Amino acid sequence: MKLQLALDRLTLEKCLQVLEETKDSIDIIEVGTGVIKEYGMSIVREIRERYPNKVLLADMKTCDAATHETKQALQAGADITTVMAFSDDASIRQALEAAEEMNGEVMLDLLNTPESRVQDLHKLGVELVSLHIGKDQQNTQKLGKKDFDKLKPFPAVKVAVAGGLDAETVTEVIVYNPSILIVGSAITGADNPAEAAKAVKEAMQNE
Ligand SMILES: O=C([C@H](O)CO)[C@H](O)[C@H](O)COP(=O)(O)O
Repeated sequence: MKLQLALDRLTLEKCLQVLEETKDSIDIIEVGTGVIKEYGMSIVREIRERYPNKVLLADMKTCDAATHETKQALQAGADITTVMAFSDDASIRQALEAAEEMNGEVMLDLLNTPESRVQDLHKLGVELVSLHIGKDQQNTQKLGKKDFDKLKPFPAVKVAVAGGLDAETVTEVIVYNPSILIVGSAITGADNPAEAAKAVKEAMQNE
C-alpha cells in the first residue's frame, strides 16, 4: 500500500518545503488541481526535476480534450494523470491511449460517479480508480463500505482512496486493502508535516 501526498491550496514555496519535510514517508507526490491551476505545468516540471525517483501524479481532473491534457501532464514529467469518471467514454478512451503511448498511467476519479458507471470503466480498460470524497463533501460524507462495494464488479482494478483522511481515519479504509492512500490537508496543514506524514505511514504499516 502506497502513501500519496496531495499538495493542494499551497504556494510553490510551501509545496517544496512540505515535500522536503515529508519525502521519507511518502511514495507518490500529487500536484493538486488548484496548484496546477495556479502554476501550470511548470510546477510539475520543477517537482519532477527535484524528485526524479518519486512517482509523480498530476491531478488534472480532465473531463474533456483528454489527449491534449494527458500528454501535457505526462510530457511535464508526471507518471500518472487524473481523469473524471463521469467524462464521456471518448475522453476516457483518448486518455488511456495517450497514456499508453507515453508509458504513463491514468487514474479515474470516481467523485460523484454512480455505481452504474463502473461497468463502463471496466469495459474501457481502466486499471486505476480513486474513490474520492471531495473537499466540499467532507463535512457530510466519508468513505465507507458502500464505496468499496461499488467496485465489486471490477475486482482487478487498483484502488486509491481520498477525502479528508488522517492517521486515525486511514485505519477505517485500510481494511478494504486499497493500493494507494491519498492524504492532503492532514499532512500539509499540520504544525509538523513530517511527523504527520510519519504517523500516517505508521498507521498504514500497523494494520
Ligand atoms: O483531490 C482532492 C480534492 O478534490 C481537492 O482538489 C484532494 O487532493 C484529495 O481530496 C486529498 O486531499 P484531502 O481531502 O485534503 O486529504
